[in-house]
Amino acid sequence: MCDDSELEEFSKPVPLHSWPGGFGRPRSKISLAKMRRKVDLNAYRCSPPVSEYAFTDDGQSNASKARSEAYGVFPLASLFNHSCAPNMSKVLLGKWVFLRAAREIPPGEELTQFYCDIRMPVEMRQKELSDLFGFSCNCPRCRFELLLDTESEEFQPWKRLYSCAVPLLQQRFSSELEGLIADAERCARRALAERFIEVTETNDKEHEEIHESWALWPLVPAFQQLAARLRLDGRFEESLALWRRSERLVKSVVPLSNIHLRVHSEMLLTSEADADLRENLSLVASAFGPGIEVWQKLVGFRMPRLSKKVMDTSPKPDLCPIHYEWEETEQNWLLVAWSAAFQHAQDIFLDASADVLLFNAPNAVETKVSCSKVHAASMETKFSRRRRSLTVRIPK
Ligand SMILES: C[S@@+](CC[C@H](N)C(=O)[O-])C[C@H]1O[C@@H](n2cnc3c(N)ncnc32)[C@H](O)[C@@H]1O
Repeated sequence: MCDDSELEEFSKPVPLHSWPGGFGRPRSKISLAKMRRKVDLNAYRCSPPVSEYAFTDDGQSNASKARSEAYGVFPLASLFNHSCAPNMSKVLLGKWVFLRAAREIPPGEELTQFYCDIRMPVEMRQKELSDLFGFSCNCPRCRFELLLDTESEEFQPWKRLYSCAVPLLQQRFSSELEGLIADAERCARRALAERFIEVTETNDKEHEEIHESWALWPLVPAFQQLAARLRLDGRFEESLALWRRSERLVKSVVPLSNIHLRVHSEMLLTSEADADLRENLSLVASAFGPGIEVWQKLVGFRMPRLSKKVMDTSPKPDLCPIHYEWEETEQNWLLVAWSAAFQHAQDIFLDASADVLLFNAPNAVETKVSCSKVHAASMETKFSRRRRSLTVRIPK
């Protein structure tokens, strides 16, 4: 779409008329149809950040619903091609699209993002990419799934769950769901074993694991429904185990993504363990950059209690100031410091080093006072709870 010389210019948002190829420039008139096509091929769908993976009973993706919402054109980001197993994670927030490495990317490997819901079955992905973007996806994952021949009769139990076409799956008893999933898994494993060499083209262990994950990945929505069902039934450990399993599978396609975060959030809902919370936060930091705002926008709203906990770890905006003033007597310098945060003497932190006195307390703004008079050894302090003050006496 554009050459290297133009990249510099596109490191920040640009208006459409500055788009390469003269999009919208008065000099190079383009037809409405052509303009529409440019937007169709390059715009990002700004759908809600956490879209549910769901199919209607006729097996259609609900992506078309989201498509009607809003579009954004990001000239630099739109240079990246699509893969159904991309190596970049993507999130749209406000006016920004964040693309970050989703795993270790060796030099020379093409950077790829995803254009469609990569949780969809291969036929639906292929159709959507062809209809909307005019190409036939030939990524390793599509090649693998097409070779699996999922249209064949033996694949029906797998296919049924893959498309989530079983009506009201979530209202079934967990034992029934467990049976459906076991059947689906059995047939995927059988097909994989029979066609493994043919499908993988290689025989190494790493590919074997990736391909097993790809074969089972389509069952993730069913796993998740069962996990949710088990949680409702009070079978927390089994539910958590299933969330973990589905997380491993999700990772096999996009190691770090908002889909992955969603799975983590569900795990948190099930376990609510601090260790998981920390893991989740560090995951967010590596997926989307430091800070918790992205995570809160993506999933935090679903967990008021945990969101609050996360908020508690961020800097407090309303810290109390520490005030001070000097007084002089015949024999001493008196430094009186006071603050609403001075609740108990033992909570006040006072450090005298070189020519600085440093005050702090929980919920207080750390305050430094320059002072050339300090001899820590000869210093005395007196706390007044009534006045919330600490007086430091420094002999002259
Ligand atoms: C947003 S543009 C991507 C950048 C484009 N390749 C370029 O050089 O300007 C989308 C178009 O790139 C092409 N494309 C993207 N991913 C592709 C893929 N995996 N295989 C073939 N063509 C792809 C298709 O023509 C698609 O309509």
